[in-house]
Amino acid sequence: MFKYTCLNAISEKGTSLFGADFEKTEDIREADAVMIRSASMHEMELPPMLEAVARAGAGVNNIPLEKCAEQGIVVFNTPGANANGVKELVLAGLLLASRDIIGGVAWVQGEKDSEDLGKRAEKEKKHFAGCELKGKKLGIIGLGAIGVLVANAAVNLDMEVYGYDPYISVDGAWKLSRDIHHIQDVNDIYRECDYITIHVPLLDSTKEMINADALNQMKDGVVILNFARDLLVDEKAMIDALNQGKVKRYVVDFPTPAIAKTPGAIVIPHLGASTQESEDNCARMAAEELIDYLENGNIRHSVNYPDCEMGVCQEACRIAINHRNIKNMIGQFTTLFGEADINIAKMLNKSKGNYAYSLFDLENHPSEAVLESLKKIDGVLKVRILK
Ligand SMILES: NC(=O)c1ccc[n+]([C@@H]2O[C@H](COP(=O)([O-])OP(=O)(O)OC[C@H]3O[C@@H](n4cnc5c(N)ncnc54)[C@H](O)[C@@H]3O)[C@@H](O)[C@H]2O)c1
Ligand SMILES: O=C(O)[C@H](O)COP(=O)(O)O
Repeated sequence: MFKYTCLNAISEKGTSLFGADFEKTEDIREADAVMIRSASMHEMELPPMLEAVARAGAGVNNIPLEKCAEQGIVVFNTPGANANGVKELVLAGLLLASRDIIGGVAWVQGEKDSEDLGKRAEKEKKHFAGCELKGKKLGIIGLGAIGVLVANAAVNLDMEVYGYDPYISVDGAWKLSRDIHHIQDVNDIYRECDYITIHVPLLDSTKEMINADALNQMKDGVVILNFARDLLVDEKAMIDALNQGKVKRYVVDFPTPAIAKTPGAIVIPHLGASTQESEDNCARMAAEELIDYLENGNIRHSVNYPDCEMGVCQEACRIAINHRNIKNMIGQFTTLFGEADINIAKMLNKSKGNYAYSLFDLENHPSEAVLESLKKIDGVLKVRILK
């Protein structure tokens, strides 16, 4: 029996996939697995029996990835599962920044009791006029699951699209429309574009990438959209740029009191992935990842351990070992099995950065003593016996 806990509300489309071998608990201390959206785990103590965390979403900056890896806790996310939801809100953001829809709607509400509302609207509408997206230059920083969808949709809106992503995946490159200009220097995006949208993860290397230097290079009256993370933008520099009119509109999905008070900012309460479809997709993918990891030891879509899949075990048992990516680990594991007269039917070892993962399908069950010896090997972080 496995136990899981949810640190945020998770769609039932995902939690209903947990079968009879799974039970929900409200107490993280007895959970084998955690499902989470944006709640922060940074200040949390990680219980020793926790095996896995699944982020039903893309961004994992709310989870201490290294600390989890050190405890042999595999962290998953759900790549692409909410990308369409975000893309659609980015398109709404482009339109809200270009036409004063928000101002116009607010004016109508303020005048809703006027008998001659229709006539007055015809006179006042000039105050809410805007511009069209067609022919404007859109720069996209980050061409992953969301950036590619936004890029292709913007081409279909007849925008001239410039894309920058030095680490684009082969899959991402295949999906990208050939009409997108491939930009090699992000400064070209800053200098050339009328609209700039960022779709990169929050990392040490991307923190405050939109800072005063970047803003100074941009065209006067540029529109910036941030549906990725607040800390990608230096908020003080952005507020100055909005106050000076350098930035016409800043559409941001991450509210703070300072930005919400600044004229020109269009601030949304983190709604990018808040659609029924995205919530269902993320929950389903997250649950499937956890079930396959807990039952079979397979890792798919991990952000702190290597992906490593060996299907369902057909032998006596499977041993899953989370360990450091250092020399001679496999040698020590196989020697132990050999000395215990256990034949290995199948094995797989993969590494990612400082961490590695090994799966062994064994023809006989190892004794408790063998399992204890495995755990004592220097560099081993977790050992599980499955089936
Ligand atoms: N507003 C929301 O509700 C919402 C929803 C989903 C994701 N997000 C945020 O959006 C981010 C992107 O999501 P995604 O699903 O497209 O992720 P993704 O991993 O598919 O794509 C990220 C892309 O950024 C690129 N990248 C990394 N560093 C870069 C850099 N310095 N310059 C240019 N490109 C760089 C990567 O190569 C990758 O292609 C997430 O990390 C998350 O923070 C927000
Ligand atoms: O990174 C993500 O997937 C988004 O920011 C969505 O976050 P949420 O699941 O809390 O809506």
